[in-house]
Amino acid sequence: MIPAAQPLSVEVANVTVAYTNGHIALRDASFTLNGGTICALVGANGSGKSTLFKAIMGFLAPAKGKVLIVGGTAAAARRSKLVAYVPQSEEVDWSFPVSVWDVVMMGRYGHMNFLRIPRAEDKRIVQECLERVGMTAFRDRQIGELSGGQKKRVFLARALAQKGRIMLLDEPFTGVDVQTETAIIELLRSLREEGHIILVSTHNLGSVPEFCDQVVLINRTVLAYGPTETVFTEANLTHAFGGVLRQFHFEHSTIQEHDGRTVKLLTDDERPLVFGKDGHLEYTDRQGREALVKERAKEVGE
Ligand SMILES: Nc1ncnc2c1ncn2[C@@H]1O[C@H](COP(=O)(O)OP(=O)(O)OP(=O)(O)O)[C@@H](O)[C@H]1O
Repeated sequence: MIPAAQPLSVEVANVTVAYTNGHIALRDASFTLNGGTICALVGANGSGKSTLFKAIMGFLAPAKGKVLIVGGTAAAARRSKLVAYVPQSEEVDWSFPVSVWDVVMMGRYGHMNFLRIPRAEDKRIVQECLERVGMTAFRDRQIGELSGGQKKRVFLARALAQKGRIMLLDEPFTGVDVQTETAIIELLRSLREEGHIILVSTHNLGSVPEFCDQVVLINRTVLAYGPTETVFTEANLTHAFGGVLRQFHFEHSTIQEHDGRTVKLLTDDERPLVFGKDGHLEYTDRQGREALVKERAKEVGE
C-alpha cells in the first residue's frame, strides 16, 4: 500500500505501448506531474491519449519504460485507491435497471467489504458527489434515461466518490454544453485546491489556458510538456496537429475601424483558442492566471 501522506506524483518514464496487433500507439513518452496540478492532455485523434490513460492506470503494460504513481506501481496505486479514471465512453447496457444513485455508489465499492453494504459514510459521500456535479435532482432516475451530458456528470460523480487524489479524465467535455463544461471546470479547480492531480484530455483547445496549469502535447509520443504558457504555443500546436486545426485570422481587413480592437466570437461545441499580438494566449482570467503562475513558480523555487 502507498502511504496516504506521501506527496502526490505521476511519473511517466520513457513509456512505449504496443497493441497486440503490433501497432505502437505510444513511443518513449515521458513527463511528470505533481500535486495541485490540472494538466491538459492534448493531441489529434489517434495520437495516443486514451492509450496513455490506460497505461497510467496499469490496464496496458508498457513494452518499455515505466509508470510510477507516488513512487509505486499503477496496481499499488489502484489498491491504495489513489487513482480514479473516467474513460471516454462507458461500455454500459443502458437498459439495465440501475439508478443514478446506484452508479455513483459503485464508486464506493473499493471502500466496502465483500458484502457491499453501504455505510452512512458511503451514502454521505454519494450525496455530496451528486451535489458537486449538480445531479442531485436525478438521483432516482434510471441511468439510461439521461442525456449524454448528464451521463458524463454521473460518471464524474462516480469517480469523485472513489475519493482518489489522482483523477484521469478522458474527454469529459465532449458532447456537453457550455454550462456543464463550466461546472466541471469549477469542480476541477476545487479539486486542484485540495491538492489533487488532474490529467484531462480535451479537444476544446480554447478552454485549456482557462483552467490548466500544464499541458502534455502528444502525437504518438510526448512532443512537449510543461506550463501552459510555454507549451501552448501556435508553433507547438501546429506541430502536434499538422494541418488539421481550423484557423481563423482576424486581420485589419475583418476588424472594422468602428470595432476598435474588439472581436466577439460565439461558439458552442469547441471554444476557439485565441492568440493575441505576438502570440500570447488570450483568456478571460489573465490576471488571476498570471498571479497563480507566479505563486506556483515560487513554490517550486524557480
Ligand atoms: N485495442 C487496440 N488495438 C490496436 N490498436 C489500437 C487499439 N486501441 C487503439 N488503437 C490505436 O492506437 C492509436 C491511439 O489510439 P488512442 O485511442 O489512444 O487515441 P486517442 O488520442 O485517444 O484518440 P481520440 O482523440 O480519437 O480519442 C490509434 O491509432 C488507434 O487506432
